[in-house]
Amino acid sequence: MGSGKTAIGRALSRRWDVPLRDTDVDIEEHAGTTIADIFLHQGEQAFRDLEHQIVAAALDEHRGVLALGGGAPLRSDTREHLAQYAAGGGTVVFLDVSIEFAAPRVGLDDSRPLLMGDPRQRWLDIIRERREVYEEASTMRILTDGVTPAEGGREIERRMRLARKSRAPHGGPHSLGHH
Ligand SMILES: Nc1ncnc2c1ncn2[C@@H]1O[C@H](COP(=O)(O)OP(=O)(O)OP(=O)(O)O)[C@@H](O)[C@H]1O
Ligand SMILES: O=C(O)C1=C[C@@H](O)[C@@H](O)[C@H](O)C1
Ligand SMILES: [Mg+2]
Repeated sequence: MGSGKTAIGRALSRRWDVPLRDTDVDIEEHAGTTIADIFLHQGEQAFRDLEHQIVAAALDEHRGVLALGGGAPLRSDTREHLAQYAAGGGTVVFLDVSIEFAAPRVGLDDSRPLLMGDPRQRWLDIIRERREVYEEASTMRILTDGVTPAEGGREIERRMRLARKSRAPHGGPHSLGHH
């Protein structure tokens, strides 16, 4: 939360001129209400079940940049789906951020259901619980502390080029040898 999924996703989709899809937005459109409202009236489990369906559809259909909700990789079937995508050459980015930078971005107010109570402590607990899952599910980690969304986007692109070069070091079909 506050790592810049939406902001960096937007920067990258502009840079590459491809569509951006955000599963949090898909969920709210599908449900016709806010995520906070779904948590409040139906509970987290109902939210996670809906999120799972929405994320699966987006991973199957979407061609472009996809921003996933922060809790999406908690589902093992979603992690398998991401692993298949990565095995096919897809890039899955873990946007990391420390509390000092995340706090002013998200405001740490009461509008985020999972941060209710003591937002700062909840944020720290959540990232501690999830760090391993995020690292496992991703093909690259980008620290966004002090980095603008445009810079974050450029860094992702640079790392994708490096990863491609190391997969096809002799000018194979995936190399960017024409640059
Ligand atoms: N790299 C950045 N530098 C400065 N501000 C940023 C950066 N990334 C995002 N922001 C700002 O912080 C806020 C939260 O960012 P964003 O919505 O991209 O986070 P998110 O990871 O999508 O969070 P969520 O879990 O709510 O979906 C926005 O107001 C955004 O403009
Ligand atoms: O980290 C989480 O579990 C969440 C992150 C947001 O993107 C939303 O999907 C929702 O607020 C839950
Ligand atoms: Mg977002």
